[in-house]
Amino acid sequence: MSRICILGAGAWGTALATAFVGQGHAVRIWGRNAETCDEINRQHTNRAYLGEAKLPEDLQATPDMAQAVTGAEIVLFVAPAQSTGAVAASIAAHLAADAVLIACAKGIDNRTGQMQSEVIAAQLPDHAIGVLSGPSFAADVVRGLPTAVTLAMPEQEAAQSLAQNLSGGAVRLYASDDIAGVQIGGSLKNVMAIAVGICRGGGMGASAEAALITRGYAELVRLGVAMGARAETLLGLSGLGDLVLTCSSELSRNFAYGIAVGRGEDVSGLKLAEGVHTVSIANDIADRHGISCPVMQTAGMVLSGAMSAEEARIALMSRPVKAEHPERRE
Ligand SMILES: NC(=O)C1=CN([C@@H]2O[C@H](COP(=O)(O)OP(=O)(O)OC[C@H]3O[C@@H](n4cnc5c(N)ncnc54)[C@H](O)[C@@H]3O)[C@@H](O)[C@H]2O)C=CC1
Ligand SMILES: O=C(CO)COP(=O)(O)O
Repeated sequence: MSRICILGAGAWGTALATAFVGQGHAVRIWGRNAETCDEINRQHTNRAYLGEAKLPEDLQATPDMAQAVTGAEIVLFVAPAQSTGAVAASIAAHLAADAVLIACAKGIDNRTGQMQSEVIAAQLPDHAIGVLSGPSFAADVVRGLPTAVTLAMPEQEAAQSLAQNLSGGAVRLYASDDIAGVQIGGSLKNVMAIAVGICRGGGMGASAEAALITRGYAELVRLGVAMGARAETLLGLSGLGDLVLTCSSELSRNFAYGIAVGRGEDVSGLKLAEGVHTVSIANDIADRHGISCPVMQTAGMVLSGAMSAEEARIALMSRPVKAEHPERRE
């Protein structure tokens, strides 16, 4: 049994907390909204994020950061990716010296270009840091449906031991030592899901969606490897696995966001779609590495309003014809 603190009382933080309580861990959620914490404690629901799903009675939530973090052996960062740095800075005074920190948000810091583990390390440099990512809808996990994700730490043995500790019930963790690869896959697949959603919303057909997923995956691998990922990791749960999930289910907020854009609908009231906040920094990083990423670039232009979905379709279809795997011909 471990003492676990979850930072973020949204869909994913609450779902992970539910799974860990079910495994017998002592879990405390920190949420910035006192009313949400009160609802979790008294009504055992988090309706704004998880509808009527029933949460464990012994799951505790608090808006008091000191109370949530003090004494925790494992701390998971589950607020939106762009807020991870601020959350990390705010826990420093309360954190046990040997606490292990796990990044769970999927996104690249759009100010610095840092991955989530780097954002956390910049604020809390003396801690072991890992990453949890993979195909996992909060709505599935909170209902106890089978889910497999990847847990990466810089040392394989440490990853293995933590994956063992946090696996159980319907959640199965696979260990990896490719901390960069696991979070790059999780960040870039959100952008691809928006692109494929735009294609769905624009009524471009199932063949076009399959082509975009495949060519988007080729980009994800090209850029991911240039950024330090191992190609095999990108073929795993946190890469291809999560790409398949989020590019095919309307439960994905990124996919749903893309669909709305493709239909020309108002997106201002939609839920968190991390890809919207990662797309421009991901394109900047691709430019810096000299990596061609037409799907991601076109998605960025549609999201910024520089191009319509129809113009994006024409731009992608009129690119020069080329070898499918140019790197294999050399
Ligand atoms: N929902 C899901 O199925 C999954 C989500 N994730 C990732 O987990 C991260 C969080 O996602 P969700 O929990 O789904 O989002 P959400 O929108 O359901 O919840 C976000 C939570 O963070 C809080 N929050 C927002 N801004 C904040 C800030 N500046 N400081 C502190 N707290 C803040 C909100 O009040 C809310 O409680 C995202 O990066 C997402 O990609 C990963 C796997 C599955
Ligand atoms: O990352 C997720 C599933 O693995 C959740 O996807 P969305 O953020 O697009 O809802």
